[in-house]
Amino acid sequence: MVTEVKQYGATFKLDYSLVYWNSRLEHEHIRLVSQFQAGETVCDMFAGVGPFAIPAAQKGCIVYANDLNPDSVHYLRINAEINKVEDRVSAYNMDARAFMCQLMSMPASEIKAESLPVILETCNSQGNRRVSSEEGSLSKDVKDKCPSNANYQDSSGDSCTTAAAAANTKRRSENCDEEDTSVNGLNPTPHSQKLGRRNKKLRGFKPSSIRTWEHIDHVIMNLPASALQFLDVFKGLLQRKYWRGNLPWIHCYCFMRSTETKESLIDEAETTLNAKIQDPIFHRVRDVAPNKAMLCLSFRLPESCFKEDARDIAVPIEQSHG
Ligand SMILES: C[S@@+](CC[C@H](N)C(=O)[O-])C[C@H]1O[C@@H](n2cnc3c(N)ncnc32)[C@H](O)[C@@H]1O
Repeated sequence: MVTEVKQYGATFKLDYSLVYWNSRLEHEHIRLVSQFQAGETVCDMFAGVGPFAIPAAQKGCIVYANDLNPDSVHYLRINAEINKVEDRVSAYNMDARAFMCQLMSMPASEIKAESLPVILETCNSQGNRRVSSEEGSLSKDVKDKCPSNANYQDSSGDSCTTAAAAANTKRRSENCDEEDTSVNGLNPTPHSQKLGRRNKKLRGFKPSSIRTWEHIDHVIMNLPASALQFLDVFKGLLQRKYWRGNLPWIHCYCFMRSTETKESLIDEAETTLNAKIQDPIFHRVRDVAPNKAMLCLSFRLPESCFKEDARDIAVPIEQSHG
């Protein structure tokens, strides 16, 4: 069942018996990637073996690609190497919600560097958010998104806390003078550190310089049966005080049955996000059955999804009438 397939110049190795692959999505993979610009940061929450991630990286995007299935992540890494984009693809093996929590959390090492007394909130690789401040407490949303009993692993197969991983990474680079390619304290692509592997074009690029909690451009969610339900992860996920530039585009795949309409899908998305979506764009991908179509819903994440820093919210000052 192991085979190699080609899509628009990229080669994908996979085992049909272990991972998801659908050749009918070839046009959709390329349609979406054609909207990305070189240098943009792309997060793929349900990446499979990389049919969005690899072409995006080939185009010059920095890609954080995740899948819950370890076999998918195994072939994703192989495919990044085959296509010589391993330095641009960071592969994760986590639940999609925990993956987004992790990418959007400032790592412990960065927090220590901050001089202001802020609410210290991080998300470790087990998906637990930790808050250490007398004024901070976890919102129910964040607790639900990052369940403490889940066991998540980064793509290197290690399961460790962000702080511990950050400390290890720091120690390693101090002792061995290695390049630090970790993101949020994890080291997602050990393969990329192997000597002599670097694509000439990519030389000098440092994944560690990307601060995903400050900016990402696109999030891909191709799990049509339930991706709309995963939109709850964005409620209060991005922190206004760290964020730079525009909010990300969300590309969420879904099915529309004969009993549903585009309006009812938007309703569901807005209810899950708890925010109004401005100017949604629908693209009909294909008909999967006589009464069932696959659509891509693209929209910019609404401003109201930002998590406000308590200290940034203006408190009305009582006027003195003395
Ligand atoms: C429809 S496939 C899409 C794969 C690829 N993006 C594509 O376009 O061909 C969905 C993928 O989501 C993964 N998946 C399912 N549930 C997940 C979860 N909770 N977190 C992360 N990945 C998940 C599956 O293993 C599968 O590879």
